Amino acid sequence: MSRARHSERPDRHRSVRSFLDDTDEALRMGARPGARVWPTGFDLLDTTFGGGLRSGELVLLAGTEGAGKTTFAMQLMRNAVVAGRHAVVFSFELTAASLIQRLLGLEAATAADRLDDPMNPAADVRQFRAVLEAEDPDRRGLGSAMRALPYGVDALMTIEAYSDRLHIVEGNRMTTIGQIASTVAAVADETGEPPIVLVDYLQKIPVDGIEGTSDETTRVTFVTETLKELAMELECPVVAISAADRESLGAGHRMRTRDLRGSSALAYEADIVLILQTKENIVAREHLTYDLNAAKVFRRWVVISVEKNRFGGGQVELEVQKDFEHGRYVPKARVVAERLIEERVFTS
Ligand SMILES: Nc1ncnc2c1ncn2[C@@H]1O[C@H](COP(=O)(O)OP(=O)(O)OP(=O)(O)O)[C@@H](O)[C@H]1O
Repeated sequence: MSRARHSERPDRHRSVRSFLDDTDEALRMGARPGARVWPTGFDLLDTTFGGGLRSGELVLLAGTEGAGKTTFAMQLMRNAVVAGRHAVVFSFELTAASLIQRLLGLEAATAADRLDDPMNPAADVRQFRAVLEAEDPDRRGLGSAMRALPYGVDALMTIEAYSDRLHIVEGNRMTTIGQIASTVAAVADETGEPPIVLVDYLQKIPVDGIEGTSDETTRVTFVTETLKELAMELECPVVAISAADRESLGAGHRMRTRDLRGSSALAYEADIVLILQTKENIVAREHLTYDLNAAKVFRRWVVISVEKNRFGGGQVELEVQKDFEHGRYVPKARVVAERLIEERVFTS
């Protein structure tokens, strides 16, 4: 299935001369001529990606159920908007309200990190949810409601500062790939710059108008190709969460790019593939045998495997600590020191 067949936009022809002229002009004007970079906000990941994610890139984010794909992806979007960028989130899984409750938890925890006062822990997502869902007998509004929670006001103020730059679309059966492209184009037009885009998750994007749409491979191939096309045309990075093929995830199995559900196009089209798995499930047995406490510690960490990195070195295994109560990972990543099960299979 060719991309051109699905694209209503004409091909963009470009001579090398015009590219060199544009680069020359940008350099003379003091602008950055290359692709824009969106830092992920996770230091070691940014080092791995040469500064962050780039315009035109399709990033696939996969992982076992509940490993924290949405949490991680939302944190990437949040880090982008904190850095002054725009982001558009298409959420087919969670409502905008739940995503915002998680962001409040994240911001409260971030504010608490700055003070580093163990006697005064930040309010968690559940507490924010309880307050936001309760009726306010005095009708004093959001600011007053947030004052009831530790670091609630800090969290609200931080979110307010980037609230205009973060756009959330609750996906449904009408949110086709065409709709996604027009929304992203509209945001780019309104704001004058391409946003980073998150789709949670790829297999949920409805497809109509092509033959054989009942077949998952056809659908996933079409969606993946079109997302890559969108990233290139609108010059933004697109992060797409991908579901795993449940049957291939037996006990003791380490999830790989080939286990993504639906199509080989996923691995082929993606520039970056990240797989998230709880460390306890993929660390080699020798690290669990002699230390009874080890499993408990590893359960709190998630390994981010960079399975594919088209423009840089691959073969990187990083780990981040879960703080799901606050809707986040602790932002400091580190390199995995232990041996993990199975060898890497997919390389770029
Ligand atoms: N308020 C909370 N407190 C503690 N843990 C939570 C809270 N909300 C969600 N979690 C847990 O955080 C984990 C990460 O959630 P997240 O939605 O990021 O996972 P996911 O990998 O996208 O999940 P799924 O496979 O279900 O789509 C899940 O295991 C979930 O059970």
